[in-house]
Amino acid sequence: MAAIKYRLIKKDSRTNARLGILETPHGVIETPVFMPVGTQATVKAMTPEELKEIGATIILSNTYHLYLRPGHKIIEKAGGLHRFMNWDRAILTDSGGFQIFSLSSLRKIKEEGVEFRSHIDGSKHFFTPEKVIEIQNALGSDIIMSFDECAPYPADYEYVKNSMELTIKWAERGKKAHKNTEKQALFGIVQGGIYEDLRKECAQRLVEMDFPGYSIGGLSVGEPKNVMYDIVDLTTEYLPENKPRYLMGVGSPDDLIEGVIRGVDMFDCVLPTRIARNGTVFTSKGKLIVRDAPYAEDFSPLDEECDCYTCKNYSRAYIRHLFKANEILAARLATIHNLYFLIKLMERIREAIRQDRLLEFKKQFFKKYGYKEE
Ligand SMILES: CO[C@@H]1O[C@H](CNc2nc3cc4c(=O)[nH]c(N)nc4cc3[nH]2)[C@H]2OC(C)(C)O[C@@H]12
Repeated sequence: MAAIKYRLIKKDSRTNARLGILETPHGVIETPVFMPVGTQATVKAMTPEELKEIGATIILSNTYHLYLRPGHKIIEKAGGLHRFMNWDRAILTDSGGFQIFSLSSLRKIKEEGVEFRSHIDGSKHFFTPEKVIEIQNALGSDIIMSFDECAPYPADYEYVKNSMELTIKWAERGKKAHKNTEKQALFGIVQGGIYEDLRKECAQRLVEMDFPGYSIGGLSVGEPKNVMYDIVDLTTEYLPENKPRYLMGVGSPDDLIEGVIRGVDMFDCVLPTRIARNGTVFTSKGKLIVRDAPYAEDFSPLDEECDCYTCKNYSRAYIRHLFKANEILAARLATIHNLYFLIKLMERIREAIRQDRLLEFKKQFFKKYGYKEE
């Protein structure tokens, strides 16, 4: 029996949006879903109870970081990542491919694998597709990622073609090495840069390998939004309807809505938690930099329309004070709000798909938030 089961509940009548249910060994997930990022076995500033309170059903963690610190062997001895971090709902781990390229220095890419230096202490390491699967098997995450190369943007056709070929080879090797298939679902990651033929070929060859789900990688790496949207559109065309699609590293409210419209089911991004710690929050009328002077005597909530713990109990003036005083509670209250905002947005998107009014919802949300229609 497979580790996860995806059921397509309803297709939107005018877009590629889908309403789905994803059953995992650690609970049921309604899709489309936003996954809070907990890179080092914690969603920064949040306790697991607070994450459940705001409705998180699945969170991300990271092979590269946990391998370097505290080490996957320690987490295995603790009984796996769920036990170690006291999170009994679903966990998806990224494979480290992207982190090696975005965080570590001195990288040598060979067919065998990638040599890199730790961004923590400069020590040398060597990741292969087999090693990365072994680490994720030790962590025990419910959904694990293949080892891939996220080509930089921009990158020329030849580079992206070779990189995509390597990603395909590594996907095959990882699939062979993955032993725990009934408890951990391994996703293939589609690469191919901004090149339509490479995206199509990569998707088709991964689909031939029959993964339980597919990630769209190589995006949210600095390309223009409309380029990202076009690549998502063309890639989902070659992915099976009855399997989940996960757009890695996305995103902001507009990107989430545009991604759902183009057939994406799962999203993750550091944005909500990262900008929260810097004093920027999402509101129904756009982003608000609560640490700014105008809010010094503004006793209204961050967002009048929000019913999260932060908005029910604290004012902009108080939260601004916390940021100015560099108080830890500032990051906590802003993070609770930002994650709740995106998780609630996904709930409203799912409701709009149910009622076949997703495009109307998008129009309404964009107008109020201050986005320009694409
Ligand atoms: C807006 O947040 C910034 O943008 C990055 C998110 N964008 C992103 N694109 C990704 C692509 C891949 C991929 O191709 N493969 C694998 N395995 N994982 C991936 C993870 C990815 N995340 C965040 O990463 C940094 C920290 C650089 O800034 C954040």
